[in-house]
Amino acid sequence: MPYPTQPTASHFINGAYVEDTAGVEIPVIYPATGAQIAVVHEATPAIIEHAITSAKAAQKAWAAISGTERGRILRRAADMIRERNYDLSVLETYDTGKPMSETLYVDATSGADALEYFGGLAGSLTGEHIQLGEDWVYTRREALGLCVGIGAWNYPTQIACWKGAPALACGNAMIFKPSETTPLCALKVAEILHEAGLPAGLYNVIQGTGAVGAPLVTDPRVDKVSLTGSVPTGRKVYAAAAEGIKHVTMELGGKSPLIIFDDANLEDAVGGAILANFYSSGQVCSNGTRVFVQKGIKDAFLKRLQDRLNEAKIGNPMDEATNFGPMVSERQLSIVQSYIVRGEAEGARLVCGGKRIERDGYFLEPTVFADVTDDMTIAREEIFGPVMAVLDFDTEEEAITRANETEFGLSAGVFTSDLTRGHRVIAQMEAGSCFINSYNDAPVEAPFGGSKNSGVGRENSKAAIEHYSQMKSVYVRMGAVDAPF
Ligand SMILES: NC(=O)C1=CN([C@@H]2O[C@H](COP(=O)(O)OP(=O)(O)OC[C@H]3O[C@@H](n4cnc5c(N)ncnc54)[C@H](O)[C@@H]3O)[C@@H](O)[C@H]2O)C=CC1
Repeated sequence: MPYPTQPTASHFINGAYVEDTAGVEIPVIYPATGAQIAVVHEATPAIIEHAITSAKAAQKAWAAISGTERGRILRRAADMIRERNYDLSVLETYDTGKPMSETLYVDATSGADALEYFGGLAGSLTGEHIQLGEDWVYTRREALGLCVGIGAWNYPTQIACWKGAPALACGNAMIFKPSETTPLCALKVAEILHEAGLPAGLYNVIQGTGAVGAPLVTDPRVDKVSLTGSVPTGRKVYAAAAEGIKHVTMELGGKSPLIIFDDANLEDAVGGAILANFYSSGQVCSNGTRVFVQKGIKDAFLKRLQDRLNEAKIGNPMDEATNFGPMVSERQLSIVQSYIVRGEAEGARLVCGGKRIERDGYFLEPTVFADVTDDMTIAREEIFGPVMAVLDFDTEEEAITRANETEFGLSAGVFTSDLTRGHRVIAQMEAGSCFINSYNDAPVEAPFGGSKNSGVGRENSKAAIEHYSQMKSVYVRMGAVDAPF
C-alpha cells in the first residue's frame, strides 16, 4: 500500500470493493500538508453500469421486507459507526483537513444519528385508510426505486449518511457519488452498512467528477437525485433530472444573514458569529456570512470578536487542541483569496486576517471585514471560506429587508434578548433553516434545507420521508360497477 489511507479499491458496488484502473486517476490530497495520501480512479462506463444494474437488482426485495427489518440494519450500522468513530474521524480529517476537534464530534456521529433516526422511523412508515361510504381507499407509502446521491466535499461522511439513511429506510437502493475532492469516507459508510447486514447492491459508492454524476442523473433507470453542491451545479443537475421527470432534493449554497441586535448578549452573539463563519474554516453551506450588527453594539462586537479570534488554535488538524484547520484544497484557497482581494478593492475595511498562513497546506487566516455594504461582492456571493462580512444597521425593518435581498435562502439567524422580536424577525426571514440565539445546529430531528436558489426539498426529520417515497392510492369498490353503457 503506497499510503496508509489508500482504500482497498476505488468503488464499492454490489457489496464489494471494485477497481477499474482504466478510469482517470484522482489524487487525494491531505489539505494540511498538500501531500498525496491516496489515489482513486474515476468510474468508467462499465463501473457506472455495474452500479446501476446491481442496485436495480437488489431494490425490489429490499422494499418488500418489513420496515422494522430494514431499520434494524440501519441501527446496527449506526452503532458500528459510533464504535469506530475515532478511526472514521481520522479519515474524515485526512479527506477534508477539518480538525479532529470537529470530526470527532460532528461527522461520523451525525451520520450515525441519521442511520439511527431513520432506522427507528422505518417500521412506522404507513399509509392511511379513507372510508367512502361502502367503498374505500387505502394508500401505500412506496419506495421510489433507485436514488442517486451526489455529495459536496465539506461533510463527506455526513452527506453520505444523510442521503443514504432515509433512502434505505424507505426501501430504495442508492448509488452515492462523493465529491472528487473527498472520495474516501463514503467508501467506509458503504463497508459498514454491508457489514451491518445490508444486502449487496443497495448502497454503492462510485468515484468521479461531474462527468460521472451527469450520466447517473440522466439514466432512465434512476428515479431520484439528491445533490449537495453549489447553485450552478444544482441548476444543471435539476434541469437534467427534470428532463426525465425525476424526483429531486437540492441542497445548495447560501449567503445567509445573521442579525445581531443591540440588546443581544454580547458573548453569545460573538460565539454565534464565530460558529456561523469559522467552523470548518468557513466551509459550511448554512453559514451566516452577512453579519448585520446594530450600530449600538458594533464596536463592542468587533473588539470582542477580534479577542476571541486571537485565541483560535490554527495548525495540525490531528492535534486535538487545534480548532481551525486548512481550506480543503489549493483551488478553494485561491477562490477565497480572490474574494479577499475584491473585498479590499471595493472598500471594505479589513479588521483582521486576510492572509495565507506561511506553512505547508492550504491555511488561511480567519478574516473579518467591517463597513461592508450590500452591493459589495463579498456581501452578495457565496465565498465558502473563513471570511465574515460585518454590515451595520439601524432598525429592525431595515435589517429584515436587507437580509432578504439575496437570491439565496438557506439559513438565517438572530441574536436578541427580546423574545418576541426574535420570533418576529425569524418569521420574516426568507430561509429554510433558522436560528434564534444560536447558529448552525443541525440535529437529525429537524428539517434541513433551503428556499429560493438554495434548494428544494428537505433532508433529515420526518420531512425527508416525503422526499424518498411516494404515495400510491388504491380505490376499492365493494359493490357493483355502474358503467354508462
Ligand atoms: N445546502 C447544503 O446542504 C450544502 C450545500 N453545499 C454547497 O456545496 C458547494 C461546495 O461544494 P462543491 O463540492 O464545491 O460543489 P460542486 O457544485 O462543485 O459539486 C458538488 C457535486 O456535484 C458534482 N457535479 C458537478 N457537476 C455535475 C454535473 N453536471 N452532474 C452531476 N454532478 C455534478 C461534483 O462532482 C460534486 O460531487 C457550496 O456551494 C456549498 O454551499 C455544501 C454543503 C451543504
